[in-house]
Amino acid sequence: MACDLSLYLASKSPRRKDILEQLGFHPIVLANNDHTLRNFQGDEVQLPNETPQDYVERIAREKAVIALGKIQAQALPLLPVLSADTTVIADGLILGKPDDETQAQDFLRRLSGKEHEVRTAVCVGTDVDNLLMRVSISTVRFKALTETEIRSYVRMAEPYDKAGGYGIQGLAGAFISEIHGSYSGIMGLPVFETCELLKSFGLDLFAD
Ligand SMILES: Cc1cn([C@H]2C[C@H](O)[C@@H](COP(=O)(O)OP(=O)(O)OP(=O)(O)O)O2)c(=O)[nH]c1=O
Repeated sequence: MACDLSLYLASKSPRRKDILEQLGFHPIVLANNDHTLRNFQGDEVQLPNETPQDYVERIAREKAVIALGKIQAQALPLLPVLSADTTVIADGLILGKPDDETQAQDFLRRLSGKEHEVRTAVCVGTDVDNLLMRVSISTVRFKALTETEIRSYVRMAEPYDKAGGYGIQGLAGAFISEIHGSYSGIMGLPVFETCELLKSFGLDLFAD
């Protein structure tokens, strides 16, 4: 008998919901209209001496912990919670979501003509003491961008809700000559790691 593929998704990212639904899972989004989760997003700041790996794991875990608290407070039915955090790392620096056009342009100049790294941590659990984590690491190579391409790209809505200020699944795909790793991980939710984690909590896409 096929298992129930429902889970809570502690994320406002439409990409994460789409990927889960395309796979056949039934994500119940917790972040919508939730001020705690919204406010929390604003506090994504790297701690002194924190490595990008530690950072991405900490943020993904904190998102899951907040969601689990909400589930408990509202006595919602018990289902696994999934959270994730995607971080772009260029020249050892974490590039978050650009605040404005100037910063979006700066990010693209930094990425232009070089390789950078994208790390996505996925965290799944039913309890704060029962959280599992996997991190997908990819490298992305950008072609050398012209100033016209940079200015034209940042005039679009695409960069502003995305780590590093670009979306591989959108027009920025035209700037990317090569990737190593996970396309879905760069987009915000690595399919392989996600399925492995959800399977550990009984959500098996290939169950009889
Ligand atoms: C690099 C890259 C990132 N992104 C997105 C994925 C994530 O949604 C976003 C990184 O920000 P995150 O903080 O990981 O996620 P989020 O703020 O969108 O959602 P939440 O915190 O509620 O889970 O950047 C793309 O869509 N395409 C890309 O190529």
